[in-house]
Amino acid sequence: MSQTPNTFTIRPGGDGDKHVETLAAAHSEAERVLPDLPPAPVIEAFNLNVFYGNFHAVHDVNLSFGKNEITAMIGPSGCGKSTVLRCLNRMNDLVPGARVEGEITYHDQNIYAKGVDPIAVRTHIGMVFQKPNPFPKSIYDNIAYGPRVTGMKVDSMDDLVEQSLRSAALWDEVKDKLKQSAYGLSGGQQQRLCIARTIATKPDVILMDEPCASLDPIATSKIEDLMLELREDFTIVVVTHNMQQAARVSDRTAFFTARPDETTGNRTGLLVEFNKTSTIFTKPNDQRTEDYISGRFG
Ligand SMILES: Nc1ncnc2c1ncn2[C@@H]1O[C@H](COP(=O)(O)OP(=O)(O)OP(=O)(O)O)[C@@H](O)[C@H]1O
Repeated sequence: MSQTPNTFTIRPGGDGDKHVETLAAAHSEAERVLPDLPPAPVIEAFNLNVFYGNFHAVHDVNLSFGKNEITAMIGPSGCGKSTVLRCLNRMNDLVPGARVEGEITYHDQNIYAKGVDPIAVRTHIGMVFQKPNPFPKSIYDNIAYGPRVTGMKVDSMDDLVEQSLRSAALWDEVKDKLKQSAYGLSGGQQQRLCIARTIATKPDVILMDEPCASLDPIATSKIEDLMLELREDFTIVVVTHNMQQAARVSDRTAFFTARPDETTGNRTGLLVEFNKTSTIFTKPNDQRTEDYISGRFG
C-alpha cells in the first residue's frame, strides 16, 4: 500500500475532504494486504448489459470477484448495483422483462449457458436481501428448509443447523428456542438467521443486497463483524448505500454511476472504477469517483 489511508486527503478544503478522511480511517481498521487484482476470481462478469424491456439499465460491466474477498458495489440510486448483483446468481431471471447480455462465469463456467440450472447456480451463489425475510417457520426449520428441498445429503440435520447458526453468530442467542417462530426474533437476529439459512446449503459465494438497510447501528455492527468472519470461508459481494460500511468491511470497491441518454433521458448504469477499497477512498483514479466519495454529488 503506497498511501497511509487515514492521513490522505483528496483535495484541501471543504467538508467533502473531512468525509473522505473519515472513510479512509474507517477502512484502515479493516485493511489487509491485497494483491493488485482479485485473486482466483470466483465470479467474473464480461461485457454485462442488462435491459428491462427496452430500457438499457446497465451498460458493459466487466468485473472480477476474488476468492475470500469482500467486494462492495457503491454508487448513486438507480446506477444498477442491485441489477448487477442479481445477475450474479441469475436472480434477474425471476424479474419479468429482464434480459441479460454478456457472460458471467462462476469458476470459469458461464452461468447463462444453455442447460445451466438457475436453481443449482443459486445453491452455489446464495443471496441475502435488504429486508430480513425468514420463512413463517421455526428457527430450526428455516435453516433446515434449503438442505431439505435441494435434497442435500446431510449426516445430521441437528449438527448442520447448529453449525450454520454458529457461523452466523446466532447460536448462543437462539439455542434454547430453536422450535420457536423465526418471527419472534429481532430484525438483526432475523437477518443473521437469513445469513445462516443461506450458509446451510453450503454456497461459496454470498451476495448481499443492502443487508443492513433496515437495521439499527448495533445490529448493523454485528452483521459487519459477521461479514469479516465469513470472509474466511466465503466470497462476499455487498451492495451498500453506506460508504462507511463499504470502507469498514470491503477489500475492493466497484463504483457505479448512471449516465443519461441524450435522446431519451433514460439513465443507464455503468461501472466507473473498480479498485482496492483503500485506493477508491484515498486516491481514486476517476474524477466521478472522487466527487461521489467526497459527497460532491449523489
Ligand atoms: N424490475 C424492474 N423493471 C424495470 N426497471 C427496473 C427494474 N428494476 C430496476 N429497474 C431500473 O433499473 C435501473 C437500475 O436499478 P437498480 O435497482 O439496479 O439500481 P440501484 O443502483 O441498485 O438503485 P438503488 O440504490 O436505488 O437501490 C433503475 O433505473 C431502475 O428503475
